[in-house]
Amino acid sequence: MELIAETIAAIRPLDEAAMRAARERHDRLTKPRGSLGTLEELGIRLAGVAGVCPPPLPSPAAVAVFAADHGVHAQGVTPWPQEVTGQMVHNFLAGGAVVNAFARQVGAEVTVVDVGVKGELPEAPGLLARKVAHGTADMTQGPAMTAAEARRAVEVGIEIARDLVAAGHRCLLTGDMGIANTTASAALIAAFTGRAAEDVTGYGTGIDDATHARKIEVVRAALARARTEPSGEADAAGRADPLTVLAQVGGLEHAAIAGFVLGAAAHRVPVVLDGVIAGAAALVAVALAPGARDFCVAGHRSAEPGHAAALASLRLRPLVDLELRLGEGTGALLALPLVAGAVRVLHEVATFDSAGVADKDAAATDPAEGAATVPAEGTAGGAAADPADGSGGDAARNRA
Ligand SMILES: Cc1cc2ncn([C@H]3O[C@H](COP(=O)(O)O)[C@@H](O)[C@H]3O)c2cc1C
Ligand SMILES: O=C(O)c1cccnc1
Repeated sequence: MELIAETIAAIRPLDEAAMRAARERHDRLTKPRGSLGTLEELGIRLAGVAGVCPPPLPSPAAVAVFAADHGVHAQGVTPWPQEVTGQMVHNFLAGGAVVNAFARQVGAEVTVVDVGVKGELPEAPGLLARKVAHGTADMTQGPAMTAAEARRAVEVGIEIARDLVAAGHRCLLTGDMGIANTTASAALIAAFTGRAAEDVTGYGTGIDDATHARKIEVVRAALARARTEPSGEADAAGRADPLTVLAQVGGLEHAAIAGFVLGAAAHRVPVVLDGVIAGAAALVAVALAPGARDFCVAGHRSAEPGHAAALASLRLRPLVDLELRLGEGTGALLALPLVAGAVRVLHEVATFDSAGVADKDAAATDPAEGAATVPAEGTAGGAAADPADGSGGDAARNRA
């Protein structure tokens, strides 16, 4: 079987027994039940990811920064020259970018992957040269990628995830670098969520209102053009093949990140998503393999409006919301200590029994719902059925 199909086939549901054990353990720890809010659901879901309770700490962690260029840059969607993509790759390798500073702060390793930077990058220690093409073509004029390029870039992401897990990493984080990639992200998000271009197209790294209006028109034009193309093998519901949509309006780094998410899920390692680029890529991954969603942790919500739309569609609640609009993996890295905290609680916090702390009345009542007695298990549901690790305020989580 070829790699993409094999990877999708290897993605299995969350382990219900491990999640049940984590839920029960949470209820015995020396804290009021539910007091860690959505971090409890996250810890439970990570037990389901690993298939064991407590799940492993997300350490060592690695952020993979996938870099690529975009033909749509020619449409004037950003004031930054395209060369900045390759220049930032060198900055990453020299340790001088924000992603490097944040990675040092949280003890994560930075891996830099050239999946589609335009032009030749000089060889440099640490650079993984996996160039599939010299950037994409302008998506307003024709497909951004050929089907073969899109598939190959997805495979690159799968291979990087596999290699990082084989090297011992227990948590993967997504990163990106590609001038103009918020335009391709908006197009992907519109295509996968059905939202209008103006609702999902933002200011990227920072543009004036006239450029923003043009960017919306560019996204609209690309989507209209893509609709006139054959949509690949549609599924039973008539939805276009995700890889075809990806090739039409996506980027090589989106493709690689989609593969990275699939690879992490297949290896049962959590993947912390960064911003709007990762959100767009995760939509591709989840359209290919719905079960991949449960292995994703939304690190943060960026300032890009399309990111909120992507997260809503993925039913993922972001851990951090700091109005970041940078990418590179920065938001995912800032969230890593929260992921670690969610897991560490399950390892280290004493139980009422072991610490000799008196539990309150065993007949728990739910203040939110009056006097209903809520059984300890089976209330929070599987994470798959749960709207994210707590995006909804379901009463089960608030049980007393
Ligand atoms: C110096 C610099 C460093 C960056 N690091 C990440 N991005 C981010 O900005 C780009 C997307 O924004 P847009 O679609 O508006 O071009 C991507 O490269 C993304 O990683 C950067 C952008 C710049 C200019
Ligand atoms: O959401 C992001 O990650 C983002 C936003 C603007 C520019 N680059 C990335």
